[in-house]
Amino acid sequence: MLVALTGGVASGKTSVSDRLSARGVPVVDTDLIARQVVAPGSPGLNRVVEAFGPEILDSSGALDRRALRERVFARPEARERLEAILHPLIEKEARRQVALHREADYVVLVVPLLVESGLFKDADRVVVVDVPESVQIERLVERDNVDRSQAESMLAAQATRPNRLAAATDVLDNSGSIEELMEATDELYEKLTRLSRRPPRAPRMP
Ligand SMILES: CC(C)(COP(=O)(O)OP(=O)(O)OC[C@H]1O[C@@H](n2cnc3c(N)ncnc32)[C@H](O)[C@@H]1O)[C@@H](O)C(=O)NCCC(=O)NCCS
Ligand SMILES: Nc1ncnc2c1ncn2[C@@H]1O[C@H](COP(=O)(O)OP(=O)(O)OP(=O)(O)O)[C@@H](O)[C@H]1O
Repeated sequence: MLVALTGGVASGKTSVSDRLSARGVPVVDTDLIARQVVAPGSPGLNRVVEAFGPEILDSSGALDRRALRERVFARPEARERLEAILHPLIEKEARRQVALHREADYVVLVVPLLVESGLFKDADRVVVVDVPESVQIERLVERDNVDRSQAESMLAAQATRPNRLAAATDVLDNSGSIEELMEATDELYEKLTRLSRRPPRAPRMP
């Protein structure tokens, strides 16, 4: 079973996926893959440099993520250009990593842009971590030390809360404490384990 986990920026996806991972669930994270596909010397990084110029590299030749982030969230056409390069690479690598866990009852695939990108429409379940936008902005500003207007432009580049909720089969409310989120995640774990358990093999006929 393929379980997609999504939510807006700073909604709490990593907090949920870390908990599931600690309980032994295989987790594949497309934010991590988005970094792997632009590692120094990779074909992905070469294509990004062709599109955006060498100014988006730092002095060591690695991607300057902050510089690219400022560009893509300021200009929708730049974001679309970056996505057109990276999304096919991310999808291919994510599917490869998911396939490595074929023995598991289920795999959790963290996809921040599930609703926006139309990727992984074949997921069996869609778990949405849900918070009001004001809480997302507060947590984003605090965690990443970005200014409010940058936080707002990131949210503006993403699906609206109702659109994301419309895609959900399961919703984790993260407007309360982290302890409450962990409890809700444990309940989700039990539910997914139950839903995914394979029926026992039929006994062999004599
Ligand atoms: C713009 C980049 C360089 C910024 O890097 P940075 O290290 O600052 O952020 P990071 O990659 O950790 O992403 C943080 C969050 O930003 C949001 N975000 C990232 N890319 C996008 C996008 N294209 N549109 C809307 N939101 C986005 C997501 O909520 C994500 O979880 C990077 O996010 C990127 O390469 N984005 C394009 C690839 C992509 O779409 N990634 C999302 C995985 S499907
Ligand atoms: N219930 C909560 N109460 C207070 N802080 C929280 C809560 N849940 C998460 N946080 C904090 O909010 C921030 C965002 O959480 P997290 O990193 O899990 O979100 P994310 O959805 O993975 O973010 P991103 O979209 O950037 O990958 C983190 O600093 C986290 O510690």
